[in-house]
Amino acid sequence: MKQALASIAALRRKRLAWPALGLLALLSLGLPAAAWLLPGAHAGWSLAAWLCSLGFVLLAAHELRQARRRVVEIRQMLNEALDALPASVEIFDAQDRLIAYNQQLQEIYPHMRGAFKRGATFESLVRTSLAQGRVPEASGREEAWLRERLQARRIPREPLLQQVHDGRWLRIQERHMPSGGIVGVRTEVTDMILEHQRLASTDGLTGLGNRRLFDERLQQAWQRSARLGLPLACVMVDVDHFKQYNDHYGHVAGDDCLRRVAQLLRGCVSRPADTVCRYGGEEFVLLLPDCDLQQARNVAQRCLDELRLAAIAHAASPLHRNLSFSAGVAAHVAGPDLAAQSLVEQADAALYSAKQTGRARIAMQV
Ligand SMILES: Nc1nc2c(ncn2[C@@H]2O[C@H](COP(=O)(O)OP(=O)(O)OP(=O)(O)O)[C@@H](O)[C@H]2O)c(=O)[nH]1
Repeated sequence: MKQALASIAALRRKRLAWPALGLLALLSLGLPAAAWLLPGAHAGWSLAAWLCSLGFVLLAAHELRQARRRVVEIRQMLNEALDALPASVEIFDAQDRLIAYNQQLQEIYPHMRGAFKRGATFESLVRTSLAQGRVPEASGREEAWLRERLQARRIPREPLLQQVHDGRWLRIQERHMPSGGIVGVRTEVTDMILEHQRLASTDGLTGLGNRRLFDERLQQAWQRSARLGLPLACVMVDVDHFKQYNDHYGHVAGDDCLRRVAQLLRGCVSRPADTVCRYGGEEFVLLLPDCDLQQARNVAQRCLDELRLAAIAHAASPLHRNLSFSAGVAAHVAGPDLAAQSLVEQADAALYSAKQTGRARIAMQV
């Protein structure tokens, strides 16, 4: 029976099961009937053969129905298993036609809901996304981008990263199956990417933003200043005689000192849009949106006052017995004839002037 079932299944695959069964039925019914009609045939034997053949045909039809039901059950189980996975999955056959996918895929791409259909080609799905302008990196060169994407899909390679409409990040892995099909798995990696971005823009020693973050924020704040016509201020802060501090207390104590200064500076700004970064070495920078020169001066003064109150010992300082720093302040409303970097340069020039005129003080832009 097993063999019969296997043969039926094989025939089904080739879409030959029903024609074969029809032929069998014809022979089973026709031959006994012919025997019945032949002169001299024993009517009892012919009837028995006819009934046996009929029984076989009914049994085979039953087995076929069972096999079909089993196929439906297995497909349903496969779909349930795909939906239970913590990733979105799509399976394409050797002709790159979609043969299975899960709920998660539809949730990630809600705009594609109508396009995900069994039999849809990968190319048609990508074209739907392109037509809706959902692939920013393809903008302006959609056809060329599509060709590259389809070509790359044929070669096993590193996973892709993609950011979707709601800001989530996905890692897309496409695995080739021995049958020639492709399984695409999308895993959410938003936390990992955000952590990576945070680390890339954080100063390892102090936990403040680093120079890279400052440069990014400066550009954003400068554009905002130009758009709204509001001033943007920059305060450069540099610890005085820090070389002597290191020489006297050692580098590890120097690191601790920089961490304390960082914490103190962070405590001196209150608005969420304010940014405090380590600019490099013992130099820090405050970026203060919607803040004019006088307000920025007040913030710088607060920083100096707080440091004085903190009374961090600096026995080797030629100035005082406690740590001090100097600050340079600049503020501007962004305009077409002024680059963002010039704000920093002016604050830096003011800082230089504060150093030149005795340290432990604030100097304003000239
Ligand atoms: N401990 C420690 N020291 C650092 C770090 N980055 C820079 N420095 C030290 O900071 C010191 C800066 O020295 P200078 O540029 O001469 O400045 P200064 O001694 O503060 O003198 P003025 O700025 O002119 O008041 C150097 O000795 C650097 O080694 C750091 O991450 N940790």
